[in-house]
Amino acid sequence: MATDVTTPVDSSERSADTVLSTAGVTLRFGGLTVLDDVNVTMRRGEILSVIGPNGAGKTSFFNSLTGVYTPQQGKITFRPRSGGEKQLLGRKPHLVNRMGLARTFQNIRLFGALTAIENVKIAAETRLKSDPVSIMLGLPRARKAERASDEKALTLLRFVGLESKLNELAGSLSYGDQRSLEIARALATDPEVLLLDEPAAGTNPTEKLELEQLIRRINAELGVSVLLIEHDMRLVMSVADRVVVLNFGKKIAEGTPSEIQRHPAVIEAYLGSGADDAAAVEEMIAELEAEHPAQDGADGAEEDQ
Ligand SMILES: Nc1ncnc2c1ncn2[C@@H]1O[C@H](COP(=O)(O)OP(=O)(O)OP(=O)(O)O)[C@@H](O)[C@H]1O
Repeated sequence: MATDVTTPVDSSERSADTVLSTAGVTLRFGGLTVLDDVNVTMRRGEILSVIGPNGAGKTSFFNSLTGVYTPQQGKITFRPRSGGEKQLLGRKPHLVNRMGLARTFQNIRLFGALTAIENVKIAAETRLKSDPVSIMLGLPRARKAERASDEKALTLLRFVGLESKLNELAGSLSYGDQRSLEIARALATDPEVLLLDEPAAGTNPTEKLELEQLIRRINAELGVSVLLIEHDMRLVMSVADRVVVLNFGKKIAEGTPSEIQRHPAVIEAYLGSGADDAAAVEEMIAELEAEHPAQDGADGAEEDQ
């Protein structure tokens, strides 16, 4: 069973064991190998970021973890707090979510014509037990469940900083607020692992800073492990405990942010990609070199070519 995210978790409860792992995950579309023998281990309680140039396979990796895609080969293992192991490969997305993984999407998917609180309540209700007949008859059990989902949605909206916008239509919120609402909605399903797909995309500098703090709080206060796909290198390097780098569907490196920042294969992948990221990485390297001159390269980072 997933933890109730509205109840803060003592950080001492968070151990360093594995919460999620992939072994040999390979995904193909026709002749195109989108993920090639990807092995990733996520420790319970960590913030792990997945980076890589455009088209590297990051979203496909998320889609494989959450049941949207079914890789042709490999294993995806989730180890819930309650013990045991669950195999995720080939499971339907709603079952993966029920097991304890929740995600947000690169393109925000909210119910624009519903209010902020209604969006979160819908997700919260998937976790609260009340049968359809009790709801139709307005029985005490259904009323209790309704109150519980109201309270949970309110707590989560407060947590993400949208308390004053409960009754605003999701579609009328600013882009940054919609991102926060999407996160609240994902948290309402009580995940042990939260997967965030480019949460900083389209946000302004203030919203980026708020997002950074929110990710830290989700991790530290709620004890939720966070898997983060992000192109914003500053955010990744500041918030992630560890970083995994994909390029052309392969994991090319894994390590702490400081190891990854100077990893030759990572720099080459970005600079060779010709994408917008390349300029950002060049700028980041120049700034880092100005801040911390001449360290000894990428030692310690694991290469996996
Ligand atoms: N459903 C699909 N059918 C065919 N090809 C796909 C499908 N989904 C993804 N791909 C291909 O897989 C490759 C990886 O795409 P993916 O979206 O996973 O990359 P990404 O690293 O998330 O990129 P970006 O940073 O631009 O979002 C791309 O070449 C893409 O065209």
